[in-house]
Amino acid sequence: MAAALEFSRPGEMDTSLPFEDVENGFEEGNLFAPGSEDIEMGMSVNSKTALVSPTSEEYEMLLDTIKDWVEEGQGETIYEIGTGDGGPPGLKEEDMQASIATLKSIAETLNYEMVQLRERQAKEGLVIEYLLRKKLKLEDFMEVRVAVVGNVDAGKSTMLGVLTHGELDNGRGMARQKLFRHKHEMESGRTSSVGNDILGFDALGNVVNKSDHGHLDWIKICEQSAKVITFIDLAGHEKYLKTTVFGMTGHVPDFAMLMVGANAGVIGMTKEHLGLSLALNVPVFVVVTKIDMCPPNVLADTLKLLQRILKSPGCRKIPVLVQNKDDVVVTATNFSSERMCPIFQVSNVTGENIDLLKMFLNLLSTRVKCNLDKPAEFQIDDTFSVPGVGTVVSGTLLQGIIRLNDTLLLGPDPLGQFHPMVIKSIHRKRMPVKEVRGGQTASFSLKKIKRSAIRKGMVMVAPALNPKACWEFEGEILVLHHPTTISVKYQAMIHVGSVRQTATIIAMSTEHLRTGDKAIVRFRFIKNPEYLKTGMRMVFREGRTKAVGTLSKLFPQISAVATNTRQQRSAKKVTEINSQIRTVHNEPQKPSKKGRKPFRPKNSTEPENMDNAAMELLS
Ligand SMILES: Nc1nc2c(ncn2[C@@H]2O[C@H](COP(=O)(O)OP(=O)(O)OP(=O)(O)O)[C@@H](O)[C@H]2O)c(=O)[nH]1
Repeated sequence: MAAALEFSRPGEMDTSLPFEDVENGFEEGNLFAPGSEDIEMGMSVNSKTALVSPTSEEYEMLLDTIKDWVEEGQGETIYEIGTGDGGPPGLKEEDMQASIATLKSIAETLNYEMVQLRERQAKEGLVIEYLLRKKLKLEDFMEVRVAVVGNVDAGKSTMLGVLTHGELDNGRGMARQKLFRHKHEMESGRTSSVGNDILGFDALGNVVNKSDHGHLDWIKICEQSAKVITFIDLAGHEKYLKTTVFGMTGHVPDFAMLMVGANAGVIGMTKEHLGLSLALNVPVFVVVTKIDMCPPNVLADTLKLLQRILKSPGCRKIPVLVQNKDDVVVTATNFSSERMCPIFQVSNVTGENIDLLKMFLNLLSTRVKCNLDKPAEFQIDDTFSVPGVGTVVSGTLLQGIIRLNDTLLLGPDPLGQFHPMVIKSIHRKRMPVKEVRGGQTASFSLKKIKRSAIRKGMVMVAPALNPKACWEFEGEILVLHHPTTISVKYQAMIHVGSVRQTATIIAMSTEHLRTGDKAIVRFRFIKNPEYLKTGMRMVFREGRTKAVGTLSKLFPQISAVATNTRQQRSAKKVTEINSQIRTVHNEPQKPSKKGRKPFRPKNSTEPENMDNAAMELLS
């Protein structure tokens, strides 16, 4: 049985919580409206009676405004009828019917699907919220990425099996069997690889996944979907933390779903994963599983502890227990404010509250701005050798558009150079498409290049970006934990975007760093130069040592585009020689002399709250 404690109730939040600080603040009646659309002729699209009987000019204005909102929402928006300027919320029955008719007519004109989400009685009558979702072309769909984190046995793989295959679990691992990819996972029942699973929703919000003898046809799901949720299933065990961190940095998740077993509670890696999400600025929602087998007092304790951690000065979250469809609408539409943390209580065995979780997922929108007019920038997170096809790279398009036959620059290679590459085929979720837009994941098959020549962390970018690779960069970092002191020459693994490489500290703004210290640190990669951008969040870890931070300065190489085959041949030679040297001596590269000079910190731009949050949780 789901438990209810003294959590914030969505309906109470506008009075009892400090929402004025919250970005995109929760404000009843104005959930998605950008808010400055007052227009001439005395009519405002924010008026609660705007839809009752608009003139033809007003109708056109409304149509344009709603179209803009849908574009801003990357294909969908929520319209709340009965709130806005012009008095307390609520419309009389007659006005409500007239408004619904106007909205339906606008939706039909714009080819949107319109679904009622919730209805409530307000001071002056009814308030109804509708989801307006663009009907997309057959091969097109919105994409939201959700990283699934939590301690071992919290029920991550099981939950994904239940969500994507539509069949409940037996409590003994039946549902998760469908998801395991590697043999050793099947045997041990542990997830070690970063796995992807998809859940499709049609324009009306119905789940389209249909399991055929345990197999899901991804192409069919994508064809029938208006929105596809990609779950990035990350390992729960501490020994796979490297993979988990890579999943959180390299796969660009929009949200993190933190799974907690009701019986076991907040144990093991739970806090570590929560801290990681906070450090990387990924909004988190919590799913408490196994409520079917948990005594009510234990469940209550787990929820109490969760509430305490989430509300702590480190996290500064507003935990909200989601208990009905109204709660789902309010939490989903205000979630990207990043302060609200919805908590679901589910059972994968009885199916309790799974429908609420599905409804919530259907309402989530991507956080990645697509920046379609910027030059394309594609971050590679995996490579494959496909028989008959050749080398395939997969990853996320961070900005711009990539179309078939576009020429992009692939790199950096070990010499920091980028090589022209023509896009001959594009797949989204295994479906062949003609283009991919910013914010979407995709894979490309590449001609005449060996898989071994491509590393995770490489990029494919439009030539207009004039890409440069860096051996060295500066980061403003905070040490979350270190047993002793960190000094120059210290080495650890850097995770930034899909780059995962050991780097050496070659200079610091202070002599030594201990737990809790902040500093500007200059790093040098030991193996390859990388393509980086300032402002990226980074994680720096080695054993129990952890630091987080932001890239503040890059030291790019000068010439980056390979122009002739001789250069390419010499690049290969240098790599071979380097790798031989490393195999023999197994020694890290020495930092350059230039890099060892002490240097002064500049004005800090460290995002304090994120780091403090992570600090509290991880130290
Ligand atoms: N009774 C009950 N059992 C569940 C529920 N969810 C998961 N289980 C069981 O819990 C066990 C662990 O579930 P998994 O899905 O493997 O856990 P995990 O979090 O993916 O674990 P890792 O992959 O090792 O990180 C399995 O035996 C599941 O059948 C639930 O809601 N109720």
